[in-house]
Amino acid sequence: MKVTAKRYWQFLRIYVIAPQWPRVLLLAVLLICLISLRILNPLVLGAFINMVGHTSLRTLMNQGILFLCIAFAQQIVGLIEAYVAENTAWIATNKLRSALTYHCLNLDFTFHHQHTPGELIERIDGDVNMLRNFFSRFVVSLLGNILLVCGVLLYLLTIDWRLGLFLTICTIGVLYALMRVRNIGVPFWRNVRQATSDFFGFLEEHLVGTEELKANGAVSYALQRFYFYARTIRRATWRAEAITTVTNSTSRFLFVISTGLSFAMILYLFSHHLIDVGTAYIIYRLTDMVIRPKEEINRQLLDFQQATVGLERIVLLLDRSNTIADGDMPLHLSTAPSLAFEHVNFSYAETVPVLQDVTFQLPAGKALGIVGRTGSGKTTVTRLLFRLYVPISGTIRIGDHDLRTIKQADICQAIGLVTQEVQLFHATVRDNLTLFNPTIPDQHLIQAITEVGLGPWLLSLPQGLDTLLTPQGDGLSAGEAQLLALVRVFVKNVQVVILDEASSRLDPATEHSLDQAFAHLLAGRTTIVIAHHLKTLEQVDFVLILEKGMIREFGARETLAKEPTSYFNSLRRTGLEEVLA
Ligand SMILES: Nc1ncnc2c1ncn2[C@@H]1O[C@H](COP(=O)(O)OP(=O)(O)OP(=O)(O)O)[C@@H](O)[C@H]1O
Repeated sequence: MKVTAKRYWQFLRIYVIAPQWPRVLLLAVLLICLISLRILNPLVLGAFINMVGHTSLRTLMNQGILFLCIAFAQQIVGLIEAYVAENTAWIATNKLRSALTYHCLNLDFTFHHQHTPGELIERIDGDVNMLRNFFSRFVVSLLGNILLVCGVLLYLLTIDWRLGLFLTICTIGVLYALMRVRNIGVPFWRNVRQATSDFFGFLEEHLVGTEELKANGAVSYALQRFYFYARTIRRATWRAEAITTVTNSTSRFLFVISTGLSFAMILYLFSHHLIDVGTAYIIYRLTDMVIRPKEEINRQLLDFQQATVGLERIVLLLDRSNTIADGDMPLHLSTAPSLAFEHVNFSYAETVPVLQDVTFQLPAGKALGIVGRTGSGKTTVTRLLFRLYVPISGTIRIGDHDLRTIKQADICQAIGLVTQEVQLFHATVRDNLTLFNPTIPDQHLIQAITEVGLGPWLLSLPQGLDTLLTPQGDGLSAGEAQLLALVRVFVKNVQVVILDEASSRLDPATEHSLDQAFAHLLAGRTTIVIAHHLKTLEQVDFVLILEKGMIREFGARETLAKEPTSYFNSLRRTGLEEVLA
């Protein structure tokens, strides 16, 4: 993908110029000062050389002090410029990082299943890092140095037109060559970025699965894969560095040739008494000053190769739109809504149907138990309700509203979900339970914690609700973590509750002690329970039995229980586990 000049400008405008224009202005002034000081310094020294023997010692000393002051000022301005440039770059890249994070968090699950978290971390951080120099110095430095080169060449033309003309031709030739080679390294650096992203994806995946890897003796296999990814990065980086070195050396070679020729010309002019020693020194320094900015332009252009790769990948990510269009209707539920699936068909991959013609209606405030073999599509039903995916055809309704028309944020606000996998965050108990919502009072939290039987656990914590938890849930059993997930739903105060194997990690005694808490949680709320025990089905109002993504049976539990030929009845007779195993 090619990033257009308009897109480069757009990024500069959004992340640097618009939000930081005073800082950018200051940076431009500092860079111009720095460039001016660089020009001034040799001029003062040249004048000093010319004065020797023709003026008083005092005037010479003043000239020397002026030279030192300029050199000192150059260092100070350089220091401030570096600070301001770094600051500008950090502010801009952090702004871009947060925009990318927000964008990724809002992308659909299909995208997240295609990209590992490690890969995304590398894209949000690593690729953005490539833009630091582009954001802070690229434009100002490039323009400043081009201006400097032009200024010096003009000045040289006034001193000696032959030398000025010669250097102008050399400079145009060198800059033309630089522009021609500036993109040669881009595909090679692109490979480095991709290899690094893959490596981070691998690393994240395997570090998260350390327990599994160790338990199954797969550590050496993981290390082999590690070496494979590390080797791929090394090879890609080696190639990119090699090509960069070749282009860099070519440019340097051109600089050396043009510098050598210029010095030969200075020697010729001086030996033929066409210039004096002071002028020869000034010309020498000015020639040097044409070379340095050209080197700086070269460095900026090489750096631009990496910025281009970073920007290409960032643009690709930002241009990836959500395949699920957000609705625009708000959803404010004061009471539990009814839920309905109308002829819903769905598949993750186009060729494999996962749900086929699923139709059922759950009245408001009632509980539905879904059963079915592994892979029959139970979890998929709940994912569609959250609109993490959208059906290929058919309609899902919450109350009277078509799910497609409702704002995603409101759907998430209206539904509470407890699954087998509980994600904890590196944050306090309070933040883990409120999910960073500061409006939920502590009293409410403590009440919910006590209700699920975690009161003694809370009392044992050294800092109560302020105690820090880790994502691994250190100090918590899997069952306790699941109870915390229940508390989250309690305090969210939702109208629809989905329990997907919510008590799978609890022992029978704890599960039994939770009956009351569950009854409280579900009272007056529309509930879907993915059931794995017959006992759970005894507590629901409706039963849905799924088989290979199709409805085998749906109806009111009491009616199905009375019907001798119903499948539900055969489940009760044979035992759910035996039939569905
Ligand atoms: N993200 C996904 N991408 C592709 N296929 C998927 C994805 N998630 C689930 N599937 C497939 O969809 C089918 C239904 O999966 P689902 O998780 O809904 O079944 P389930 O009845 O909840 O199973 P379990 O009881 O094991 O949780 C399965 O064949 C599964 O392999």
